[in-house]
Amino acid sequence: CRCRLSCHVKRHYSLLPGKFSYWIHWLGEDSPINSCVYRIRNIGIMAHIDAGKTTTTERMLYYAGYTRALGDVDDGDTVTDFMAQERERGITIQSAAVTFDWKSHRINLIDTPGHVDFTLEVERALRVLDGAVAVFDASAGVEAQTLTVWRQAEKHHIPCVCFLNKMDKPAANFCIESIRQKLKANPVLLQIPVGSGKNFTGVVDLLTSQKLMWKMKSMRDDGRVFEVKALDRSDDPDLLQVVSDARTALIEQVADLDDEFAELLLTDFSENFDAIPSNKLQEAVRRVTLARKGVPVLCGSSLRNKGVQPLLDAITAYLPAPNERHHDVVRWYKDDLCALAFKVLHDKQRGPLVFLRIYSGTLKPQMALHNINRNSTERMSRLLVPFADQHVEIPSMTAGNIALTVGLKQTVTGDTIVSSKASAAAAARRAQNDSEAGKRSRECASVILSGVEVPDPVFFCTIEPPSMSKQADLENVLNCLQREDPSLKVRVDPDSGQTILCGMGELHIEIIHDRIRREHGIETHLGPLQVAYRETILHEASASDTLDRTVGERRHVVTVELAVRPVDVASVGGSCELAFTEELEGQLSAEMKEAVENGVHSSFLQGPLLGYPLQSVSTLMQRVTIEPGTSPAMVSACVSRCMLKALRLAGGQVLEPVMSLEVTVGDDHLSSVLGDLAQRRGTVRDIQSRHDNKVLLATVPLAEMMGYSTVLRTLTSGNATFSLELDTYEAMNPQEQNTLLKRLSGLL
Ligand SMILES: Nc1nc2c(ncn2[C@@H]2O[C@H](COP(=O)(O)OP(=O)(O)OP(=O)(O)O)[C@@H](O)[C@H]2O)c(=O)[nH]1
Repeated sequence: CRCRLSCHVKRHYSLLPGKFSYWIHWLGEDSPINSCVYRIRNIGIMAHIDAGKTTTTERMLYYAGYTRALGDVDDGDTVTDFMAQERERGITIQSAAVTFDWKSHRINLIDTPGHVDFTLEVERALRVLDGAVAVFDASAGVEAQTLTVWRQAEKHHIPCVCFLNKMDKPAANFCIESIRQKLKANPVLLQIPVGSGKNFTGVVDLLTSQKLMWKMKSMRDDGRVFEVKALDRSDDPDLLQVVSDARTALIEQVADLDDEFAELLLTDFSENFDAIPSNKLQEAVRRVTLARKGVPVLCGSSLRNKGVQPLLDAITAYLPAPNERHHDVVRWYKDDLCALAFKVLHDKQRGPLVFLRIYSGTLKPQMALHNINRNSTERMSRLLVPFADQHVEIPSMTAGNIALTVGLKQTVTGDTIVSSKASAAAAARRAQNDSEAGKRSRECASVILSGVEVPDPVFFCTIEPPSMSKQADLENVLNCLQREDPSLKVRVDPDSGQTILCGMGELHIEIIHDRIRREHGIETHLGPLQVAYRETILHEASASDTLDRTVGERRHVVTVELAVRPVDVASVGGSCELAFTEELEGQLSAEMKEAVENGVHSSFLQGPLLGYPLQSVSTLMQRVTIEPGTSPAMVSACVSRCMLKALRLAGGQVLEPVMSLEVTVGDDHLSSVLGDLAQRRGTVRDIQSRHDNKVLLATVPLAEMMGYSTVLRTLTSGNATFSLELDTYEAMNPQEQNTLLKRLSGLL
């Protein structure tokens, strides 16, 4: 290791009385908190629900020596699923960052949730990670959520390693084809399983031709010790043949993908490809993985404690170090601090805890930090290394690491943190001086790391405190929860004054409700769950309006003429547009133009039919005449009133969210699931076979999906799983729209 380790600490298991931090012991070279950057791996684990991410993480922590006993999801005692609801439900809700060391590498690992309601958690994690492990249930192959997270990883150009878990299941199969076809990835097979189902006992490493065998002596065997032995003639001839073929295929595949390896093969090993040293093959696989030309594939069974150590080796061998990833913005900061806040948690004693990914510079406790997004400076008190729900206090942290900070009260997820306003300005200057960057982006946005895109919530409901005296407490709690979870939106209904919770799904809102009760001790009442509809218009329409009002001594007079028309969703991606005639553009002062824009945009937020946000509407401002002395607020008010007139004339259309649904169900229950779906206005797109199961792909309006998990469980005696994801917004037919309008206005 060439770089100097700035500090070494070790967690001691006795807690300081009255304080949260652990005693810190300065040690020698063996426990680096600030590893040199090329030994760091910032890794996420992603997969479909129940593929075994949490079980795999637990095994990793155990083999790395960070836990002394194996946690079990089914017993609810895992390290990473530490929230009460996670332990009870056996699912991962919040991604927990875990830091541990493996063979002198520092691994910062984020265990991410598989349920689609928490997709944003995955997105947040991916934004700050350098590599990912995709865990598959080998008996199910590529499932819906894997596809979603895979696409997310592609978006962030994240190199991946695949782990085919659950090889001990009778139906387990080596789903390489499914990875190739469904994920459109190029699997690079690095291992061959030895035995299958119950008889799965180990793997053959194709790089070294070594057999790694877990000879479990009892059910309690933790798999820490396994036998490594070169394959020889005494081995099963069928296995020898399979390994030989697979190794040749691997060498050929890697040579196709990596020119350097191909050249080496053709020059030094042209006589015998097989004699290529395993380290040369490994280096080539690494280059292929980093270039995202191929994905290494390994297999094992986390629950049965087989195959996890080679997966850890693969993480260090093939996934990139932070300095091997290109982050455009970071170079403007040189050695100054630049970090991204990617998660906020609220701790009752310590206040907000902010997870930061450090891209450049060094972070130290008590530092004043500048938040570019909020244009504010605040002081951080402590600096910690996250170890699930336990944290180790440290004196400094360098680029490439993930840190947990205490004391940042204004920072929210997605903010860029730097050392001072001056360093942000220096970075902006450097960005501007660079001619190429100048072309790309001339504003200070170029020195801000991009955060995560927050999808629009599809469900909402009212939330009420038990009494008015608790309203302020509830508002405070909701503020904290929103900082933690940007996919949760809270607003106040302007008509009723009620507080509205908007979320990504039924489970999301249920969990929020539960957390308010458990973690903050407020018993709230939730109104019925409602669907977040949208509105659009059917025809073109024009309107004009004049506002003439005297307030006190002052007379405000404004006249507005405008036109609205529906636009093709494809051309504007569903958003609304505003344009001014050329003549008007020249006439309006900047202040009055802003007033007009405010008036139009507030109308876009509340459609004329039911008050839902508008989509795919274009507005053209044709005339605005303003008498001297008229205030901008009056201009906005007149524009909004005129917009409402025009929108009403243009005929309203309600758009409903339509979800894509994937149900995996046994043959015997397929017909009842199909029958139920027909009653929910569902459209079946495809029915595929997956082993003994059928996979039903359909689209269905979200409004019909309330309580679906309970109904599906009853229909199939618990033998089905489903995932639901927003597909599009579609126009309702006139009859359904009328029924909805009547229901929502209380006439039904
Ligand atoms: N047979 C078998 N079962 C496994 C294996 N790994 C995990 N499981 C079981 O699969 C179920 C789901 O495991 P988890 O580790 O919670 O999966 P997860 O992907 O973290 O699930 P979420 O957090 O809910 O997304 C549990 O009942 C595990 O015991 C395996 O290798 N073999």
